[in-house]
Amino acid sequence: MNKLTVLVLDDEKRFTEELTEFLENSGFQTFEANSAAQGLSLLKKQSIDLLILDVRLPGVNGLDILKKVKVKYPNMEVIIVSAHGDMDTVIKAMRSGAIDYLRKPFRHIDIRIAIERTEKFLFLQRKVKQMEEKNSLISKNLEDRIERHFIGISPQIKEVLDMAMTASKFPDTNVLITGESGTGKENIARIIHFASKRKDNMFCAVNSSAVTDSLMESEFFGHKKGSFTGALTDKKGFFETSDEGTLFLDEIADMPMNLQATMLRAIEEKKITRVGETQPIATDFRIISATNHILDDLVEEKRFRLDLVHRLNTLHIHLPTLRERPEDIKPLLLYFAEDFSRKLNKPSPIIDEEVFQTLKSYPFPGNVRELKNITERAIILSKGNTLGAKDFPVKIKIKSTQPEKGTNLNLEKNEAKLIQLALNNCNNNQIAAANALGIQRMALARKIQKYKISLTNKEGQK
Ligand SMILES: Nc1ncnc2c1ncn2[C@@H]1O[C@H](COP(=O)(O)OP(=O)(O)OP(=O)(O)O)[C@@H](O)[C@H]1O
Repeated sequence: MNKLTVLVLDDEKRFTEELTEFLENSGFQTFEANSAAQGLSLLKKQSIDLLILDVRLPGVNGLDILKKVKVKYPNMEVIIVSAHGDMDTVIKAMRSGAIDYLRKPFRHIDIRIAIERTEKFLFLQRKVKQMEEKNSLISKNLEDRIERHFIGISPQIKEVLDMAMTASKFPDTNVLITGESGTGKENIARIIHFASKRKDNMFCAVNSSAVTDSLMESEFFGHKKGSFTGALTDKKGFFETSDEGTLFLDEIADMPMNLQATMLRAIEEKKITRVGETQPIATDFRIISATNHILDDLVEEKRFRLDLVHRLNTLHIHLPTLRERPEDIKPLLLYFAEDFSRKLNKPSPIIDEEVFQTLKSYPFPGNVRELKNITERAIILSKGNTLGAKDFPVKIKIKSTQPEKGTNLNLEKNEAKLIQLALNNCNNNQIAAANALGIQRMALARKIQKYKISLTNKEGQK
């Protein structure tokens, strides 16, 4: 830390001279002023860390000066000195932002101790500021990286990014993101968070279908130690963890009805009560939720509350499937190929034009996630540094040929068939089947439920 700069402002010249001399000898850089006008004009020219201010100056009240300088120079600390110190003045001085108060006459050692205390405080304050700057640089970096890495040249994707930027400018507005599995919903949620003023706080991502029913309330609302068997310590829930940040609720459609009612209240009131507590706690979160279901259909089926839908979808962003924007396949594939080659220490591949043509006519039920997975596989298995159609799974080539006349093109029916095929091939192992389909296990579980696919294998066993 540089030498501390100290200004002594007192109408007694003898006092300022004596004190500045002592402070200079103690290693500080000092300045003196004997009137308010002189002091204020010096502050304009010189950066001062600490002002030692007499509370009684001729014609002006030292407390008024204190208030004024604390507004104009908020980083400067002020020690008040006075020969007439009464309790009332001390309290007023401290309330107006003074860091210390000394009664005249004082020993030099007393002012030195007071200055050293202030110095420590200033040092810590600068450290916090440095850390804040560093933190915001890291977030900026992260933000840039995330944004740069959301690839797409189609007008639909440009519109999605535009909406995400708008959503980031309204950090208290809830956003609902819809779209098929693997279209990039979570990525968009992160982009909104990191581009908003909430970026330095938590992005708490919760998969509603992965939280078990029995623990759901405590996971979201937190609990008090001993409120149920297993509650060994006090615990914050997702709502509290997301204070001043973003709570991302993935697969919102899987939230049980009973929790939806309590969720609605928490979202409306911005207050939650931990399980086993009676006192509500205020928490300032923004909800971004995502689903690959059509919530209106679930409302009709009485599986989702209409009032909750209204709360969640103030802004709605829909992510188109990859097959609706085939022009994004090439830039995505190039990006993933480059990224995986770097990670796997392989040379950047040259990709045959025939690969793009083949993939353009493939329906990509697993969307971008599936494209990412097959690219990773191709890079791992490739021998040279050229990727051809042979490096992509055979299934894709068969699927990508033009459908024969009369082929049933109903996507849901084909998706159900494809899932059944993957399950059969993998002996009903859902992890292996999900990998083969290029989707997450939870997404597969949901689709099995949606299409009522039986998990009984050929031998009739589950
Ligand atoms: N436009 C894109 N650019 C780069 N990567 C993308 C893009 N869209 C999706 N991805 C990648 O694809 C994968 C799936 O994306 P993400 O998890 O965001 O999808 P999702 O819609 O939330 O899926 P789910 O509904 O199954 O949770 C991630 O690895 C993500 O980084």
